[in-house]
Amino acid sequence: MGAPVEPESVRHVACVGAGVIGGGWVAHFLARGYRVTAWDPAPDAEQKLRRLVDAAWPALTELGLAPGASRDALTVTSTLDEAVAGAEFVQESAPEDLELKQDLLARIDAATPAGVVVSSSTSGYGMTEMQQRCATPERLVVGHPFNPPYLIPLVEVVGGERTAPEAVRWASRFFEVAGKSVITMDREVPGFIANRLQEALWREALHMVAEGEATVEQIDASITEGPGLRWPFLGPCLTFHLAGGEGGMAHMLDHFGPSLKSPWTRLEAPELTAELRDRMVEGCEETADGRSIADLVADRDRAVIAVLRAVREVRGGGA
Ligand SMILES: NC(=O)C1=CN([C@@H]2O[C@H](COP(=O)(O)OP(=O)(O)OC[C@H]3O[C@@H](n4cnc5c(N)ncnc54)[C@H](O)[C@@H]3O)[C@@H](O)[C@H]2O)C=CC1
Ligand SMILES: C[N+](C)(C)CC(=O)CC(=O)[O-]
Repeated sequence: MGAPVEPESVRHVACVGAGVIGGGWVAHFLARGYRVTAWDPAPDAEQKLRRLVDAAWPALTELGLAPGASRDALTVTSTLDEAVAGAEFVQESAPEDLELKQDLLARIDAATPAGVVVSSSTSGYGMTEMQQRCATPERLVVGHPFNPPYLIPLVEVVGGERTAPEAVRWASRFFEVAGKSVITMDREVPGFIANRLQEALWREALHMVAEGEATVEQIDASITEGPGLRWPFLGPCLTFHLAGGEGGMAHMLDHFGPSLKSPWTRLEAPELTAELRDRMVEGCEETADGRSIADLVADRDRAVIAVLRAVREVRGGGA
């Protein structure tokens, strides 16, 4: 890998793919004071992107913009080459399609100097499979964000078999400098960490809907009114450490471990039939209760900001 600029010196970031996640990254980097170039082949991409950034800006302003941060620092280009020209970091957020990502990463790789770290937002592919067509695969990493990237701090960073360890270190440091909370993984794991956990929950949600055991509304309320309230402060492990009372995790496992064998061994993938798909879609529409996607995004952003403030206050970091 060539010599990248120091993560602290990055001023210009390129975002390739500007949908839900690419657009969220653009909003985040703009709010952090970077100059951002973005490219997306969809004919209406620029309008959609600017709408997304405008919708996110009030939340970002409330959280505090970096000095000099401005929406005017965004340039939407008409070619990939223009977008990555001069960029000191590239974040790819194209659709979750392996062929497409292999081809696109190879094009980004060919269009950028070897010292520029290129990160993919993939939510599940390993970098080893995605970097196969790249001439300089050593600077490619996964930087897996969470929706919306402009509010949810976590990024999971991991390389592939042909990624240089210094590219993983560089990307982790860069994301920290750019205001993210980073988990650096030293090996590729399917689903990384958070999606591996979310997938287990999601699989069971679909099972229950398919079997008519619970409605979409009940599933969502079971988390928002229940365990979800503990998770901003305690992860699932410390949550259950407390479930063991004074005996902590040791008592919890000795007490509940044997009874967990059955749920752990009966869980399988549900079949995503057309009927299940329709039931999920209808259930979400019912649960949304007339609120549009834009209404839900605004409600979510307000709620996430309140939760972030509460977490910082409890942890002593100030609001
Ligand atoms: N939606 C989510 O909650 C999350 C998604 N991700 C990952 O982010 C990536 C993007 O997903 P979304 O933003 O949800 O999808 P999306 O469908 O909202 O956006 C994808 C964008 O890529 C553009 N695109 C299509 N072909 C392209 C190409 N060849 N080169 C560049 N751009 C192209 C599309 O026009 C579209 O604007 C995926 O890898 C996904 O797994 C990661 C975390 C969360
Ligand atoms: C739906 N998703 C699997 C693409 C979600 C993610 O990857 C992370 C998130 O935002 O929860």
